[in-house]
Amino acid sequence: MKHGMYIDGQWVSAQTAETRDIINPYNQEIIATVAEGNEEDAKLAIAAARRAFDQGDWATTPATERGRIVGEIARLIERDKQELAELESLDTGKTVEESVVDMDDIAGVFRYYAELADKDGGEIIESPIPNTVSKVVHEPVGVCGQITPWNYPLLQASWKLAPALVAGNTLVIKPSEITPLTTMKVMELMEEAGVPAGVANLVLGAGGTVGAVLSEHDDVDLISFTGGIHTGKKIMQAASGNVKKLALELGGKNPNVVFADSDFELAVDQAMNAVFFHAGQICSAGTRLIIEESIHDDFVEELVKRVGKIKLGSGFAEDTQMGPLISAEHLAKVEAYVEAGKKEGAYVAVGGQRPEGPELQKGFFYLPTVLIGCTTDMQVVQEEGFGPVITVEKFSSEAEAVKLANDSIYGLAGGVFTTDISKAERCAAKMRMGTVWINEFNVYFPHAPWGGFKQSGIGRELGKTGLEEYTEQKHILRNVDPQPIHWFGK
Ligand SMILES: NC(=O)c1ccc[n+]([C@@H]2O[C@H](COP(=O)([O-])OP(=O)(O)OC[C@H]3O[C@@H](n4cnc5c(N)ncnc54)[C@H](O)[C@@H]3O)[C@@H](O)[C@H]2O)c1
Ligand SMILES: C[N+](C)(C)CC=O
Repeated sequence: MKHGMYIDGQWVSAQTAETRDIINPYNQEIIATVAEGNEEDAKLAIAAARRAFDQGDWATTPATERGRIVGEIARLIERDKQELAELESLDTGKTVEESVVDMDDIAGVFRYYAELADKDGGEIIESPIPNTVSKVVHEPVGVCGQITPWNYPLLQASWKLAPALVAGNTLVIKPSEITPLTTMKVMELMEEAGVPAGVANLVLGAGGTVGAVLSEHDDVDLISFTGGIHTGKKIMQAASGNVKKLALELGGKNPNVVFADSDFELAVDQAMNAVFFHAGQICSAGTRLIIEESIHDDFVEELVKRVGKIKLGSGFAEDTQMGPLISAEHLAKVEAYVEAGKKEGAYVAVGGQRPEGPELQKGFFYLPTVLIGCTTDMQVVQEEGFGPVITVEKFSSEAEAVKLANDSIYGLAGGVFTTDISKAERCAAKMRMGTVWINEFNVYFPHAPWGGFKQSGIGRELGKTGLEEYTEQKHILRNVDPQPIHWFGK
């Protein structure tokens, strides 16, 4: 595998020749040493993408051909699925089983957009002006900057790469500096699939340097960012310099509302699925469990029993159910978050510390945790902890459940569990989130849009909207019988 950046069709080292070690969060071993770019590398990549857009022919290549190439990327991802999944698990610590599911999703995203590529021939609209023909077409935006996080490195990249390419844009992608490996590998596959030089560029390095240049540079027409709310706000400011188009996929503090009439077994099982995949490092994790008072104690008792049995370990071991957190820094953050919750009055029903056992001491592990006695005013209920931690609140009426669910600056996703479908639909209609699951949690697929209400973001990825984000609409009006009107005389 190549260890450099991919700029203008060439694999290159950083201008400074600097490198960065990539660490396995399970045992802190170095798994790769990759180029560490800086502002100059970012500018070179932007210049390559600008030239490819302005002087190359990707934007005018027939959409069918762009779709064919993107479909070929999907095929290559399927071919190398196991290698990619193992690389993702080495880099993030998540189980290989989860990474394989991610790779299937990723191939599905490239295939979905490949098939959508040539389905938009524009639209003729009825013109009110006599003797005119009016049409609306979609054109590429131009040079796209794409910045992705460490939790779902390739999945989040695929949501940006595939629509940008089929729409005829050129791009510069910057993966998280701590998990770049699968994005690097997919650039190799994109080269193999026939994406022309300069169309897709990869630059590696820190957010404050490389990411900041992508966000503020005048030659970047659109910035698409997935990551934390504080970084999102900085990017929004930086993007204002040349009024870039902006897409932000930010964090969440997602409620999971469980009514007393829900299927108990389903709701307990899904309350765990909602949070503990990838050690809770999921934007849409259902970390705010909101339970109807009458079943609260029984529900918590069963939940705590099961959470205490979750098996931690290497993502490569078949019996592992949960891997480590991403870094020592993030582990310390999750620990501090739980300690702050305890000080506010939350009670640790299970977990609440690092695990014991020699196998887990080299990794960044934290026990799956349930905090009970939580109320909506607590920091631990309002802040995104991004770890394997559930906070539990109680409610006693439908109106209160919805009020608690909406009591957040975020609005990414939420769930409601009940066997009363009318009640479920009423709640779903009132929950202020981009996605609401009924008797389900954490399901997403390429055909449905994904994104946040409130401070969870701006715009949508996936679905037809996820493609439109990478286009500009243009109205073209043609007069079929043009005549002088002599408004200003002859
Ligand atoms: N809404 C979604 O779909 C979604 C999906 C995945 C993750 N997330 C969110 O991502 C966050 C976790 O990811 P993270 O810790 O990598 O986020 P982060 O904001 O720290 O970093 C994300 C990316 O931004 C870059 N970056 C950092 N500072 C920058 C700056 N000043 N300018 C430009 N780029 C900069 C980083 O290098 C990285 O590539 C969580 O909040 C999670 O909820 C959201
Ligand atoms: C959007 N999703 C759920 C794939 C990853 C969020 O972190």
